[in-house]
Amino acid sequence: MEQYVIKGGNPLVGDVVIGGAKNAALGILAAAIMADEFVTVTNLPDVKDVNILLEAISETGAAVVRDERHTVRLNGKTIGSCVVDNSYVKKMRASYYLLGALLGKYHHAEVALPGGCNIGSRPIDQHLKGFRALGATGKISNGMIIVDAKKLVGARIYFDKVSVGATINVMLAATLAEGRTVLENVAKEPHIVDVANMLNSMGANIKGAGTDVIRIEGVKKLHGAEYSVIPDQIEAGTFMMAAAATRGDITVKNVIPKHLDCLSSKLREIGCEVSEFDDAVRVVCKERLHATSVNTLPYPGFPTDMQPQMSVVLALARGTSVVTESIFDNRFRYVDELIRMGASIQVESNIAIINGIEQFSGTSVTVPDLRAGAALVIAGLAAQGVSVLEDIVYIKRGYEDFAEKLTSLGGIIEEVETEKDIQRFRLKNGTTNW
Ligand SMILES: CC(=O)N[C@H]1[C@@H](OP(=O)(O)OP(=O)(O)OC[C@H]2O[C@@H](n3ccc(=O)[nH]c3=O)[C@H](O)[C@@H]2O)O[C@H](CO)[C@@H](O)[C@@H]1O
Ligand SMILES: C=C(OP(=O)(O)O)C(=O)O
Repeated sequence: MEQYVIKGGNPLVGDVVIGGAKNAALGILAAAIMADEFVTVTNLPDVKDVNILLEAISETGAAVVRDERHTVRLNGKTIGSCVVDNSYVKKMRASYYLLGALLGKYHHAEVALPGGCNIGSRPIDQHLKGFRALGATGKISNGMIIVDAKKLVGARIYFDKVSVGATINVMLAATLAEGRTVLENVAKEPHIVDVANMLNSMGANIKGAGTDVIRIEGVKKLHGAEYSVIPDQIEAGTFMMAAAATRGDITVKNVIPKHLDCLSSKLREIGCEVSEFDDAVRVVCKERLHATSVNTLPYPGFPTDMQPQMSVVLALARGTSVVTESIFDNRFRYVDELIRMGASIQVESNIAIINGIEQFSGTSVTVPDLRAGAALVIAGLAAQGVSVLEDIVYIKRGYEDFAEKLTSLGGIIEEVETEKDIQRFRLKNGTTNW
């Protein structure tokens, strides 16, 4: 079983280059197969979710050519099947973007019910509501989501809930529908804008992405394009929090600082120095930080995908912080693990009351999901002594070369498989305590 073993206590210092955004890339890859010509996607992160989606795309018969680690060429001309059902796809969330893409192009799709991080109930009613409004039928049968339409006709759709997934999925389908679609109460995350820009580069006519209302004039077909995925806001934010938690000094490069505004201002608020450059952000933390309150909200609010990492920072700050999780109903599963490292946190429903402690102490913990895993890595790097993280496979869903990047910043972290490897790490790093 893959594990991380970490010796904490070193401030992380240096530069780190951020990759393409996983959650944008997933929508973009689905969009790419809507053309019958080659589409080249660059700045693609080499992470598990992306690789699984590419496998699923190959299953449809689409051409998938991975020229380089971060570039893929896709061609939807050879698609022969609109059924996507493999065991991997069921473990990820964004496989459901193939519903919108295939429904838009072929008026039919069958995709296994998605999985993704276990962070609460994750219904897909808004996706189905949108598809139905465009004229499709939608049902769930034997673990598959099946959508079907004679034709798709543009419609006015008001989402009952702000949903990243539903916004992207319905936007994909509406791109090739007849006439005008107006999507209201949509998500505004940077990856929504990126998927819309990508579709427009393929000949779509989408306006308003990044605002509350998206207007789509359906087009008959899409064409080939070359598109570079935006930098990953969450990967960047994770390294910003790593600087704060370890009292380090990290320059996070290849980012869009605007996308990080709410993280930068929260970090300033608790005592970090944050400087912004054209495509970089530097976070310096010289002393113990102080408490604050955080409430997760849709963009431009504080991202739920940064809540665990921020909570780790606050668990070491002076005073009592209040963290409210407003997007998902079960996103504090990492708290028990953090308490094993010495944190003082009480969770009541969707609120965590965090009493900051001076330092974590290393121990063995289990990763419950992707961002919680990143947060526990940060905790391990800030802790005194050695931590062992189990189930790091979740972390690999969304972080490329995570251990290598942290090592380049002075972190002591290794990926290991056996107890023997852990003993070797402990000998090498002169650690005997847990
Ligand atoms: C692959 C991907 O991009 N995942 C991201 C995406 O997930 P995902 O797209 O699943 O998240 P949504 O924005 O759809 O979910 C937001 C809220 O809406 C609810 N909801 C959603 C759809 C629906 O049909 N009905 C409904 O009630 C969800 O249960 C949740 O409470 O956005 C989340 C919120 O920023 C992030 O945490 C995830 O990292
Ligand atoms: C929750 C996440 O992913 P998913 O929606 O795929 O589970 C995430 O990226 O933090």
